Amino acid sequence: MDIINVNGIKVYGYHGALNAEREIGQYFIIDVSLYLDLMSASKTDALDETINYAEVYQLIETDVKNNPVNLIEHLGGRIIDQLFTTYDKINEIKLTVTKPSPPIDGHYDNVSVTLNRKRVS
Ligand SMILES: Nc1nc2c(c(=O)[nH]1)N=C([C@H](O)[C@@H](O)CO)CN2
Repeated sequence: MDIINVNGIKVYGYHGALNAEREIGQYFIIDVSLYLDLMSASKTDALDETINYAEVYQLIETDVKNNPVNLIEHLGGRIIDQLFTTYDKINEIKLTVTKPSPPIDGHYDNVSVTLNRKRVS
């Protein structure tokens, strides 16, 4: 199984369980790995034999910018559902949503959740 990775997608959004997060917003970072067969693309050099990662970036940026939710788990699940629906070639997805600076007191680098999903045929 081959992998397309798009790493470090940084988008300003308004997701969070606190009112302040909905009002002020913050940056979110998305890392996504798409598991699919890239044999044909590797042989044919044809863009339509793979998934255009520029389109993947745009789908994720648009989703994170809009329709705020409480949990980064829910945000990640919503993105995954869109990716599976949009691209039939994808067999599995690993996606991490990171909040670099959540409004939580303490000393830590960041918070994140990682979701691993297989296509349910
Ligand atoms: N597992 C999670 N825990 C928490 C989340 C979340 O999205 N997933 N979110 C929050 C708040 O929005 C936090 O960022 C600010 O208090 C708390 N815990």
